[in-house]
Amino acid sequence: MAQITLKNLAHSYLPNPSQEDDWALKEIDHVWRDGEAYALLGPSGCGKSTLLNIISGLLIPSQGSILFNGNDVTEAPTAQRNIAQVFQFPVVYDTMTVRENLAFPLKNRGLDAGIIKERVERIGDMIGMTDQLDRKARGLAADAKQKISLGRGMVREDVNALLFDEPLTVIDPHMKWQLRTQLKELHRQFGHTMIYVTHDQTEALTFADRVVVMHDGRVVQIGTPDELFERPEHTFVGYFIGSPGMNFLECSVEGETATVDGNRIALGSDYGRPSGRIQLGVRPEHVKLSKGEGLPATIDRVEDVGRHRIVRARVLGAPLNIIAGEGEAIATDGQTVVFEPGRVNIYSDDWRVEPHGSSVGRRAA
Ligand SMILES: Nc1ncnc2c1ncn2[C@@H]1O[C@H](COP(=O)(O)OP(=O)(O)OP(=O)(O)O)[C@@H](O)[C@H]1O
Repeated sequence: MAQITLKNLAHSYLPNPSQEDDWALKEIDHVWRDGEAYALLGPSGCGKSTLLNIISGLLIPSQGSILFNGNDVTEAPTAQRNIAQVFQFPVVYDTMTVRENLAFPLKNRGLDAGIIKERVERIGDMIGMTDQLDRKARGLAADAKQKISLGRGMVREDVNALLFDEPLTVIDPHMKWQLRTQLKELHRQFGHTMIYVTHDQTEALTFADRVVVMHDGRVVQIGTPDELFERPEHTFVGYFIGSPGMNFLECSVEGETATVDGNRIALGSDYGRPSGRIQLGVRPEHVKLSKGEGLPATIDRVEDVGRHRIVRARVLGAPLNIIAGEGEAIATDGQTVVFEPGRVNIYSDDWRVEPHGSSVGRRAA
């Protein structure tokens, strides 16, 4: 297992990048801790594959270096990096049995037959294919083949890192949950450094110890699922994580009070006088329906999603989502909303402002 260091790393696919937009991966300086499970999360085109390909050795970065346990591997080919990779679509040998496919990376390294048998059967059990170990891979459905790919990725204990690139795309929804749980279990048992690329927040938040959120070629936050939810460092994280995402209102801030269109909102912390374009961010879960207290709200519609309701409203001309419990009354007239003071975040030019006297949260890159 390895600690992976990214040093002033950046990449452009252009020969002479001259402006910020020319960089598919903007500069990142970060240490990925040995033995942690990370998810690289972001929408299509944000630079996830570019970063993963630099780590795996498929791409040499235009700037900076990459170190495995302190050794510079920036120019080293994939084969020399001792990593296991699982891709979006299955890569299996059709003429081999499931057992032979799983054993392949171990045989290649000349491991003892007894160890191979034991390890293959354990992984076969984890991917739910014990009964199919001795059948040929040919003819198996795509999701079964992808389970073999996952198993083959996980079969070696001595890899520096395990890299997964959207590995559950072809897997059935109910099996996805099961495999994610098994991956997590495997991580608990063996403590591999794992990097899992996905654009699906549920996948990222359930799999990873830490989620690396990317937006427009930049790492905007690296944090635990709880940190991403409670203290998004960038408005993009607030918007991207959560369902629905964070609400934002343009405002001005002085000390512990935000003002929106002349309406004062208590923030619960002292923010001084931040400059730039100021926004207040509040999660739908932290907006409370009230009658008379707080800001006036117009209800557009209510969506019942089972465990709770999503109230689509307008507050001071801006759209605002509220999560309301099953029993909560929603007024058609005179409805107001209150923001839980300690759960509000303030943003200046899209970056979170740290309240005075607090030491939590920091920019990731
Ligand atoms: N080989 C390439 N040549 C030129 N530009 C590229 C190349 N590969 C990626 N890009 C560009 O770099 C940016 C980042 O792409 P990248 O594939 O890393 O994003 P991604 O987050 O992995 O997206 P997806 O989930 O769609 O794969 C995009 O603007 C993309 O068009």
